[in-house]
Amino acid sequence: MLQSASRRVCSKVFFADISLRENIFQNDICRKICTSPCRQTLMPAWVLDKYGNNNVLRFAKSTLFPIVHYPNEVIIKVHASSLNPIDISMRNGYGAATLNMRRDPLSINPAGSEFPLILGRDVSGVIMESGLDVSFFKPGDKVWAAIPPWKQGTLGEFVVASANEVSHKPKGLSHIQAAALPYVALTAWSALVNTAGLKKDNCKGKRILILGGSGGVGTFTIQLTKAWGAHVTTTCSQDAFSFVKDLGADHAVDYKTPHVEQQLKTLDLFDLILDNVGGDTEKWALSLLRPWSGATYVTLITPLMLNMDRLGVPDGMLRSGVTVGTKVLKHLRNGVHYRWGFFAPSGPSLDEIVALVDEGKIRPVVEQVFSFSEVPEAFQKLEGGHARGKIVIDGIGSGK
Ligand SMILES: NC(=O)C1=CN([C@@H]2O[C@H](COP(=O)(O)OP(=O)(O)OC[C@H]3O[C@@H](n4cnc5c(N)ncnc54)[C@H](OP(=O)(O)O)[C@@H]3O)[C@@H](O)[C@H]2O)C=CC1
Repeated sequence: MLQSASRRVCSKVFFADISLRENIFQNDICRKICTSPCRQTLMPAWVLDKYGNNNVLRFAKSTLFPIVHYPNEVIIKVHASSLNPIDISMRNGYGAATLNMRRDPLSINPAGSEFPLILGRDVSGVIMESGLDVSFFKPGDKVWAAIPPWKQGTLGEFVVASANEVSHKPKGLSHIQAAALPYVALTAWSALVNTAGLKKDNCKGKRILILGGSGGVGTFTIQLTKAWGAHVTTTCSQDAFSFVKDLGADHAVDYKTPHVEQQLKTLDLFDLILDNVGGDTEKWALSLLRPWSGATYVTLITPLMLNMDRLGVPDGMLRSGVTVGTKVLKHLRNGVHYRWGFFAPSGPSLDEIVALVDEGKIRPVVEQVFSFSEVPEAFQKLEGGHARGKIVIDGIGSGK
């Protein structure tokens, strides 16, 4: 096994087998090698050494090159990445307890800390090296992926992913365009397909309400559900009406106007609601579902991670289980299904999304592109809210 046979301890960190490194060098374009005897390889990345506001983002010219620890992993050279609200939350310490529990011990430094931590979930790039069990990808393949938050992220020149998290990127998209999709697309896919049971064959004519249609998840969900033949209504600010309609929404309702619930009710009841907004929407939005017809409400705003951060993992899970269980039963009595939705990494789901992109049914929505040196400005922009699609980071590793 690669993981046990090829690892050796070198001063403070684990390094992959030197022979594997030689292979990596043969395939690599240009690597800087440090002068220490272990021939540690370095790469530029934006890292956190502690949690906090934007000031904790640090550009490090020389962070450790990621290592393939398992035979099913690949190293991707990152060409573009994009930001998601989870990057802001993680920068602030969200999920620290939970995510650290899931982190591979090999990726945590010997002091037992997750730092230096690299954020960024989306990647569009090129396979540079693959583990011994990987047959589907070879060096040079253009790929895209969303890396789960318990792994090191994509705001660095290279990232390691499991092969089953990766997919060949749509040929018609540039790296910048492709980086705008994986995390939001897989979140929507997981919520709609895995959680709500929606699919191409059962979606036609369904009435779907997307609460929060103008951001990353919303813009993807509008396009996916329209591609599958649904009738789509969304809530957003009035200045985003033409934007969401251009993506396919049949109706847009301004959530800032009074009596939003009444306005939505006049449009008829819904078969599925995806809640990207949270807050007090749950108090009124479930009454918009058609009862006793299998209608489902999926919310992406859940207290699971916050509970685990606050109460510890076992108690946080217990509290969350009780909360969701109580709500499921309460709403079932009214004839509707209530669910929590979560991002789930999946190369096979991305393959299905590639087909939709290739058919021209889904396009990435890029709001603004920042260079690699402007990552703090990109965080600031995302934190300012009012997203109209995605914020993409280009030129990763080039230092520009
Ligand atoms: N559970 C999970 O695993 C995941 C959860 N999420 C969560 O889903 C949410 C959406 O993510 P994402 O699309 O990437 O976020 P974005 O920041 O891209 O978009 C948020 C959008 O919501 C709009 N908005 C804000 N308030 C409201 C409101 N009350 N009603 C309708 N629209 C509103 C904003 O526009 P404006 O302010 O102009 O109205 C903005 O366009 C986030 O809270 C995120 O944390 C995302 C991914 C995974």
